[in-house]
Amino acid sequence: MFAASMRTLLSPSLTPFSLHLPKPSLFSRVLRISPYSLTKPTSTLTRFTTRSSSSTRESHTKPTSPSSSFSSPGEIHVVVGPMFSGKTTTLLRRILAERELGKTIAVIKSDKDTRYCIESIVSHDGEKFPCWALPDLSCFKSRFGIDAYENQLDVIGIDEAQFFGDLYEFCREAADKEGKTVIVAGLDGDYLRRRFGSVLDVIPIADTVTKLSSRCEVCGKRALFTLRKTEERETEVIGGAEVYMPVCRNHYVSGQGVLETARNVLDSSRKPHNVASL
Ligand SMILES: Nc1ncnc2c1ncn2[C@@H]1O[C@H](COP(=O)(O)OP(=O)(O)O)[C@@H](O)[C@H]1O
Ligand SMILES: Cc1cn([C@H]2C[C@H](O)[C@@H](COP(=O)(O)O)O2)c(=O)[nH]c1=O
Ligand SMILES: [Zn+2]
Repeated sequence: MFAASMRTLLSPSLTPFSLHLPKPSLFSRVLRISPYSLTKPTSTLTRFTTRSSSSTRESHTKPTSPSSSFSSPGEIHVVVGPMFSGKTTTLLRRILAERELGKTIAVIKSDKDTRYCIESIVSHDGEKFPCWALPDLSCFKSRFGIDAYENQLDVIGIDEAQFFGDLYEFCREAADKEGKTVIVAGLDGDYLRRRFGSVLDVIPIADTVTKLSSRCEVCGKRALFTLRKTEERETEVIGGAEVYMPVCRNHYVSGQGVLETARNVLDSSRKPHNVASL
């Protein structure tokens, strides 16, 4: 009966609140100010590293390569928020801005994220960019090529940063010692609003921190949290809108209460009856 691995607890018929509100137009502010078309065909890009060919903007490029001289210090920028808040979109926009300035860029995501295409980061709106899908960040340098990493690479984007256990060490080394600009996008909290992975650990060493919000799927207000609609209790469950929804504080509290009760009911109905206690 409970065989389905990802059973949705919060279906329209069960929900304590209506899920039938029209989906608000989200992040229009973020998307409208974008100076780029994020639909730029990725076929014009090499898979892993890209540098803008715009010679007029080369003058904005760092005068020396990042590792040949550390006269140019590195930077760390952190973008957090709940699911559907525009983290990937923002990462893409910032990465493309760096490329337009003539920087050489590379994007990494966790190979745990098997949604969509494994070799691209993909936003919930379908915008794509080629990336390295890696099990951890420590293997990036050797996979990329030590020489290319040290002498050519300026900017590193990291998506789904909550899945990288070695995030702090990687960012610190890249910015402090190797002069890289690192842009980190990830969930600050999991579905229970607990810190997720090492994302928050990077804040003390970051230049900037941006917390994005989404729109509550129930009432349309600002959403800061991610509600999981299914019965799973593990911290890591890969999924999109079929599993998660962005919600405001009120609807997180009411929704999470109902969902936790439903999870408990499911758990207890699965336990074998303890005859001794009857
Ligand atoms: N509940 C939702 N279900 C599906 N897509 C959504 C939902 N809410 C917002 N979106 C879309 O997701 C886009 C943001 O996607 P993305 O940048 O991938 O966010 P994040 O990386 O923070 O999850 C928004 O511009 C919006 O169009
Ligand atoms: C809240 C929460 C999320 N996840 C997973 C679900 C998705 O695969 C990613 C987040 O993707 P997005 O780019 O931010 O939309 O993380 C999880 O494993 N556990 C959670 O609690
Ligand atoms: Zn709400």
